[in-house]
Amino acid sequence: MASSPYQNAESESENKFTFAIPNIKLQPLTHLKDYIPNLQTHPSPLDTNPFFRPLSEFYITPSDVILRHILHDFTGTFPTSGPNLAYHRAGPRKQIHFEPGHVRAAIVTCGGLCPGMNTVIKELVVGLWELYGVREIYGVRAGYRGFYSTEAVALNPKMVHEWHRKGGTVLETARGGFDLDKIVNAIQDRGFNQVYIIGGDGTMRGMVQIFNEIKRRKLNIAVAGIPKTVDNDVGIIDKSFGFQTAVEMAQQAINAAHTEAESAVNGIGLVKLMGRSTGHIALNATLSSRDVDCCLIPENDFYLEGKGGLFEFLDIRLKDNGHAVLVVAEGAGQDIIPRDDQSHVAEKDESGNPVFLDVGGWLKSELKKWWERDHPKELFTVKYIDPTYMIRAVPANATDNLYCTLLAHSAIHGAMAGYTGFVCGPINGNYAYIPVEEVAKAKNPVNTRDHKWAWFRSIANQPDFARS
Ligand SMILES: Nc1ncnc2c1ncn2[C@@H]1O[C@H](COP(=O)(O)OP(=O)(O)OP(=O)(O)O)[C@@H](O)[C@H]1O
Ligand SMILES: O=P(O)(O)OC[C@H]1O[C@](O)(CO)[C@@H](O)[C@@H]1O
Ligand SMILES: [Mg+2]
Repeated sequence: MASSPYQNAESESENKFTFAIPNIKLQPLTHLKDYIPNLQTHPSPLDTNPFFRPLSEFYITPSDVILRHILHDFTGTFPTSGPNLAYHRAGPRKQIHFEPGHVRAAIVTCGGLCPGMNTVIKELVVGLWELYGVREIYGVRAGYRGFYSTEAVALNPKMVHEWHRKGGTVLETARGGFDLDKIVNAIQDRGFNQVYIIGGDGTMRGMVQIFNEIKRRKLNIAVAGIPKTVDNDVGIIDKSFGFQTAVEMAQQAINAAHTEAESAVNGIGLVKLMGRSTGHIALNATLSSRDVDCCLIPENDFYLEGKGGLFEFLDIRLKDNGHAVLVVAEGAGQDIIPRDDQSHVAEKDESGNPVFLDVGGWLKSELKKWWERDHPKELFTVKYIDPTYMIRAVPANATDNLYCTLLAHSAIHGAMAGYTGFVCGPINGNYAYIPVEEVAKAKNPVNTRDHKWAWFRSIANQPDFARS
């Protein structure tokens, strides 16, 4: 008989596995029974659902895990730092914790918009209703503050039927308004026992506090996070929903910039794309378009004047091609844009995120000044396109819509089973439950040392802006 890679495979708790495979560390997954003793379990209603008729392998067991790193070097030199992390696999469990008739679920959306938010909400409602027979599902309006400042709206499959076709979030979203006591008191007072939180890195930091406070009060409430960020700046997961849709939308702006630039004498098409601290949208849109000559991202500092600078590069491009297309992520160049007296101290939004100076507007004016100074007799045009909200305020494309459904189902299965304090998301293509503390800390910068960035630079011949 083949020996199992796991010991204690019949153990009650998902966290007690001792891995016989060396150098793998299983990340914890909190269950409500970890802090509330003697909780009941119930057979999953999927057992008797005529559409599912699950076979035994249908259900996920505590020994099903997903490895964080799939790249290995047989000599043992890669991955280099520490053990390989394993996460519990998302999906339906044979025994669940919540009786569907006793569930009161709340769904909230926080932070900026992202294509697919409405699909996640819709699929949470439909999934809870159809898969598990839950009938009390509520939408919390306008982000975290909505828990304590407005009445939640009762939702059902009929109401949300068309929501996946709409951009934005029908529940409304907001920044700021995080008041831990008020939020947890409201969750308790309104009798919610499952809370689904859809949001980005800031939202996940708030969720950590909510989860810890619920645990401290020993409440029978499951908290599940669904990562949302158009910037793709949440770490660990493969990528965030809506990101691909945004990259696709950005192509329209780049195409327009290219046409404008090509149709002018010494034309520059300049496109500013979202990306607070990461340049994923800018880089992916650039790579897919193939019409971009230069891509500026927050992870790679740049400068304008002198040898190896942006102006020198564009000078050569305009001489060679007669036009150039420049894509810039909104978080790029913030250190080199001069601040006037009023904006000396960086402005913050309601959540405490820095509000950026307009790198696109600044670049446009600097480009014009440079050309007038160095080539005063020659024609020159900069066409600046800022499609900021157009790339995120759209419905999700087909791939993202499917992704949103799988995320929603993963969250439902986890919460119904009694797990809490987790965020669900794909790791190497498989859906996992990741501790929210880990997600709240994880960043996802563009790796400027990898193949993708080098590939782009080799096509565009863009300088690395490293001053020699
Ligand atoms: N450290 C924190 N602790 C508690 N709450 C926080 C924290 N950081 C942010 N929040 C709250 O989380 C919510 C969303 O945060 P934020 O506006 O930063 O958006 P986000 O979730 O990062 O999404 P995105 O970046 O995609 O717009 C806000 O209500 C904010 O007050
Ligand atoms: O103007 P808002 O809605 O506050 O959001 C703008 C920010 O939100 C994001 O779309 C997501 O964080 C960023 O790319 C952008 O800087
Ligand atoms: Mg954020």
